Amino acid sequence: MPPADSSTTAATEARAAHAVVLDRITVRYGDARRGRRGRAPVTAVSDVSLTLDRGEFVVLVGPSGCGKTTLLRIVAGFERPAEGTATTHGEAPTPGRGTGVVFQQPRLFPWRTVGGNLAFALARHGVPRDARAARTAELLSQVGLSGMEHRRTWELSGGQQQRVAIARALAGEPELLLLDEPFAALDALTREHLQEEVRTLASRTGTTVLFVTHSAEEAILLGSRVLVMAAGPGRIVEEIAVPLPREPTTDVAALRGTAEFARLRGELAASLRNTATS
Ligand SMILES: Nc1ncnc2c1ncn2[C@@H]1O[C@H](COP(=O)(O)OP(=O)(O)OP(=O)(O)O)[C@@H](O)[C@H]1O
Repeated sequence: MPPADSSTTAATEARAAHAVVLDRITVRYGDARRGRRGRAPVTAVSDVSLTLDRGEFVVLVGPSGCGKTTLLRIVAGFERPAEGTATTHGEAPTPGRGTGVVFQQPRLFPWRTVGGNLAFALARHGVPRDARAARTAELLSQVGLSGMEHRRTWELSGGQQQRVAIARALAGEPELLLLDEPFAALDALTREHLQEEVRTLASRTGTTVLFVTHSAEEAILLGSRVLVMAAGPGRIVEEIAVPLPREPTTDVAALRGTAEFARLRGELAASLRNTATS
């Protein structure tokens, strides 16, 4: 076997040290030639590079169509880039392996109970049958739904259903959690509660999170770092560090009332306005 190229080895090791590395990613939808229906391909994102350290909570924010979901799908392994490379924990992203995903809609199986939905996910992750009930109870407790195993999913409120979807994403004990506008369809109060819970959960478990939203308020509350994207084609145009406290014991609700929070939210809102008009 030829000796490994030391520069390649160093690059591989550097990628493995990070939770996510996107290196000069370009994604196109549609045929590279003009399609049969005469439509030109769409360049959804162009030349995007992004690194997430382990345990970071990074938020992607930007106008509709700027490629937020596309980047998340690349990191999840649902999509392959036309150019550039993507790795999660040093490997090509593979759906399900070490990564949990939560979408805007909970997408639960309506014919299964809450516990049945979680047991199905646990089985998929290889958890033995006799360990599933205890693990289900643990997951439900993590998302504030203790004792709800036997409820039907359609008996739950939208917020409760989304909590089950989060519990399901945690079933495989993922090192990386990807959330695509998970609270967009919820009422304001439920949304605030879930924001606070997800933030606390992430700081308690040390899970790396990539979170997509349209909301400046949500981005600043949740992210340790916020990346602002622009469209045409999708790209990252600004990065805002959020130096707010992130201990598991932090009173997240109280953070919303601080001057520092208001300042950061104002800075991000201004950046989003500039992005929309540039
Ligand atoms: N399957 C697809 N086929 C063709 N074009 C697509 C496809 N998915 C996304 N696009 C296009 O790629 C671009 C980026 O879309 P994407 O959904 O990633 O944006 P987004 O920032 O998540 O938008 P939103 O905030 O509205 O959800 C858009 O121009 C969109 O129309």
